[in-house]
Amino acid sequence: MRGGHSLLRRRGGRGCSCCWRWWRQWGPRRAAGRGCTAWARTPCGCWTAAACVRPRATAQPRGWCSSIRRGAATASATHPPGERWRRTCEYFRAFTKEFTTGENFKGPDRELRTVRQTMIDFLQNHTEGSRPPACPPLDPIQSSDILSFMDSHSGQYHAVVFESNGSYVGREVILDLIPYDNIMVSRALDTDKAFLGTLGISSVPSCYLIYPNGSHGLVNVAKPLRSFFSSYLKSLPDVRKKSLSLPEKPNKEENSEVVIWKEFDRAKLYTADLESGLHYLLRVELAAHRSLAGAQLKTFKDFVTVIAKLFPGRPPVKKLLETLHEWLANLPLDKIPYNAILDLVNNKMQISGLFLTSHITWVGCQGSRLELRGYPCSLWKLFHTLTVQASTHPEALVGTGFEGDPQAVLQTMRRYIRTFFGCKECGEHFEEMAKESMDSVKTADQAVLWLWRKHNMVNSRLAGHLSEDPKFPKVPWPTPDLCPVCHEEIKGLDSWDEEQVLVFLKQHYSRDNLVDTYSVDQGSPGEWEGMGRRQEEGKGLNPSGKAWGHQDTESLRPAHILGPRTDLSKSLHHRLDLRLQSPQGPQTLEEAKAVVPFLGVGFSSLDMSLCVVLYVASSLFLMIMYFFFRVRSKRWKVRLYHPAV
Ligand SMILES: Cc1cc2nc3c(=O)[nH]c(=O)nc-3n(C[C@H](O)[C@H](O)[C@H](O)COP(=O)(O)OP(=O)(O)OC[C@H]3O[C@@H](n4cnc5c(N)ncnc54)[C@H](O)[C@@H]3O)c2cc1C
Repeated sequence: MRGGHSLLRRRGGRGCSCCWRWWRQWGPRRAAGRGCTAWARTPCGCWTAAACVRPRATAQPRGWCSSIRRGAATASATHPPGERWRRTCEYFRAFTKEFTTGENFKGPDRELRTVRQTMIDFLQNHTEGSRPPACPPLDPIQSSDILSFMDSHSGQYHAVVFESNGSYVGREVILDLIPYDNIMVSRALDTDKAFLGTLGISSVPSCYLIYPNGSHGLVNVAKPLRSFFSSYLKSLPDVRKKSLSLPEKPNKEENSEVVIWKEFDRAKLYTADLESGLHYLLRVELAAHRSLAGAQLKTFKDFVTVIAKLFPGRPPVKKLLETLHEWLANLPLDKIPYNAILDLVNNKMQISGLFLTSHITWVGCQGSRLELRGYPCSLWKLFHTLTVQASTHPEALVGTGFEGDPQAVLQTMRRYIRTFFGCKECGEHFEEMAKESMDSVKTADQAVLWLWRKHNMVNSRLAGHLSEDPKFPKVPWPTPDLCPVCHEEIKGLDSWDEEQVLVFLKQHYSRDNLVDTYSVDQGSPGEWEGMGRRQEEGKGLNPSGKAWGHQDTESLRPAHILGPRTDLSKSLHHRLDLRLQSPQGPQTLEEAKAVVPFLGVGFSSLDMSLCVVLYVASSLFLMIMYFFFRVRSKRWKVRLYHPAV
């Protein structure tokens, strides 16, 4: 085995999908920037390429690895400076019993596309006896096979990519779809022109789809490219990424929670997601801090400033954020108890027009299981929205100290994530990315694109991770169906048209694309009555709308976001919990819930203390007045009876 690979070690033994794994490494566009990664023989023994980074201490060899030069920082971080590196591909035959050092790749050039195609050839030319079972057939099928698929009603999708003899699109799409259930992909050559005519195919490559119910038709995509075909097929209803086995849920009660699916449009941004995210951020995530002081307070104040000025949501939420901003800006204190912030956020004077829902309703961020997606998804959406608003409405930041600063949102986000985000590990990853290149952002548009690029890098790192929702696979975003013009192919490799991506992002994360469907009716009496009742019962805030069983950290942890406490030791949600479990966490959370119902109106503890102070002060005043007049009246009496005195 040549050169260990962390991915192999991490994933080895978790089912045989290694063909797909190397395909993921080399297939999609992100391989272009990473190139020189050591690969060794996979556990199932597929043909495996080891694109090794090997030191060549002496003369500079032919065919320098361009991706290494581009990613110099990464290379020099892992290898001593001054050493020379070269990309070499070694191939290991599946199930080989002989000791082998691999076969050297000797293609016409060292372009990524050539390497990829050579790998496909090696895979396809595998001798039948030792064919890796996880690898699908890559040879073209015949017209008769296609006709029998049409008659078979197999209950799953069957896609056939028609292409010319030298094309690799079909095989690439087949490999792209390996990790997906409920779909089979084959390829056919364009030799039988009469058959193609019957199917209505006038040009190749084209994709023909046979539906589970037996109906069939030509797939319509904006461009006949691999990424478009793959993306279309992955987005078909019931086509899901094969799920990784998750530990069993320990609690029967929790198991009985059902996800009620809300239909939504992926091309839209939902107010409900942004508001639910804000609610979680202000009432749960922040509650892990008993008080805010110093750098923490500054971070929070800056965050509130940015969001108060740029949040494009509904007026009552904007007004609440504005009030919070003004209150924080005018507070002459170096330390603020979290309760005071919560009091303001929980403001229930509907007449004042401030309101932030206390219910969690995920729409575009809903997961196919309760523990998936939710808050982190909404946080991404919130920050993308803010970068876009800063770029399209720069005047909003005038007078805040952030005007003219292209990194205003990014730096604020960076500090928020580092200081408050429940997932510490995520914060560290984000900080690494920020350190690397955030300083290079010179305009508000670049900030929009910077965040988009980094988010895609996170997506790429987390693809196939336990926290990935099979219904929402982590893929380069926006997908071709959302933005066809954002995608192009250069030298056979997928690439982005960044100008178009910027246009798309500005439209997608704009106020005009924000829809209120599923959002909580603002300030409806029911909302407050329900909240008041729950508090009267002493059961605190429950974003899921259910009564809390007991008042501990667990109970304030919204089940919708963090899910049941399973042994998801590596999952994001577990990491999100860690900060809430900090020693002061439960105490603080208890305090956070201290909103006292009084006369049926939700008075906060701050209101109550002010009332007491006023009451005592007015009683004292009345007593002083009483004694004053008593003394004066005594004097008058004395004067009356002894006028000579
Ligand atoms: C700053 C930050 C860092 C994180 N780091 C980690 C980490 O290190 N490890 C970890 O396990 N989890 C991390 N997470 C969580 C992880 O990124 C996801 O948020 C989580 O797994 C939920 O994924 P999702 O499927 O909802 O999609 P998300 O990645 O949360 O995306 C939410 C939505 O944003 C849109 N979107 C997707 N990509 C882009 C893009 N490139 N540009 C603009 N919009 C896009 C899509 O509509 C998508 O549905 C991080 C979250 C944040 C906010």
